[in-house]
Amino acid sequence: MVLRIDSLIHRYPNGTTALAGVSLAVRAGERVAIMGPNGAGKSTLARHLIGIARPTSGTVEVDGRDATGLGIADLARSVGFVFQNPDDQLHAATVAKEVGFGPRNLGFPADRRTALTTWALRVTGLTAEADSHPRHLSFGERKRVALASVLAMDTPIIVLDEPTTGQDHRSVTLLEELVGDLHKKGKTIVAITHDTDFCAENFDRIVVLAEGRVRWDGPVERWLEGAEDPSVSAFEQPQMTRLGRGLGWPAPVVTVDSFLDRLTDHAETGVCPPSPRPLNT
Ligand SMILES: Nc1ncnc2c1ncn2[C@@H]1O[C@H](COP(=O)(O)OP(=O)(O)OP(=O)(O)O)[C@@H](O)[C@H]1O
Repeated sequence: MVLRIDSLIHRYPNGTTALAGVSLAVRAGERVAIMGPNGAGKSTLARHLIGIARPTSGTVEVDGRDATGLGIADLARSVGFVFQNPDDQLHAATVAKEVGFGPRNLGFPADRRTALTTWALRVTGLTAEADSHPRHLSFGERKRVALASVLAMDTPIIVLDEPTTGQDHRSVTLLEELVGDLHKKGKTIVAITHDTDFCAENFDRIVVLAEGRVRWDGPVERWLEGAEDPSVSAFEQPQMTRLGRGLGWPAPVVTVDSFLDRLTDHAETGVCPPSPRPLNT
């Protein structure tokens, strides 16, 4: 297991219990989306992975090491964290310096630093902005700079906090391709997201947190089967799932590809899908 969280409780100094006993294990190479309503404890959980929050009780193991005994700099070798707000992360005078900071800080040799920085700028579509000041870029572009600066650190685990917020369609497509490429490279990707379409298309597993506890954990399709379960009904379902349900299909479809496969199956077998439900029901 690349992440192993056991009975994690986190209580803030003001007495708020943000995590009330979370246990979670993530295998290397998994793509896990963490969902949950506002205040569920998602960010607090993620902060434990990079050492900026420490357990009140329970354990957090990252990349085979007890995270509670490790400093932030040490954990940064294992986990790259892309903050929801890029302005919490960016500090350098140019995009290239920002992206090059992490690999330099980790002590990578010059040729590896250059290769990682060039790659990270390219895959985030920022090569042309290498000499720009991050402050002169749009919010969506600054978010991509923050992502590039984490990619350049080449960590085995990447945590993305609300990666699609404020991103246009082209940037979301780029992000989706990147998640696929990183997965092929064997990276573990954890995303905190409210975006069920992004989650359905790009993640294998969904963990739903509510009130500091894990309410659901498993494959996205299985989660959507329980349409009446409060852990599902609290979220807008993926577009393809809503469309399939509107057409009266009994089992949920999740992705565009699975929707098209289902249509093709109907066409080949000659079995018509059930009639669409009237729109006003
Ligand atoms: N620094 C803090 N001090 C006190 N309470 C906090 C602090 N940070 C978060 N909390 C509280 O802890 C609980 C969990 O917050 P957290 O930010 O982890 O939730 P979240 O699921 O990430 O929410 P959101 O989707 O709104 O970002 C909330 O009740 C929140 O008000």
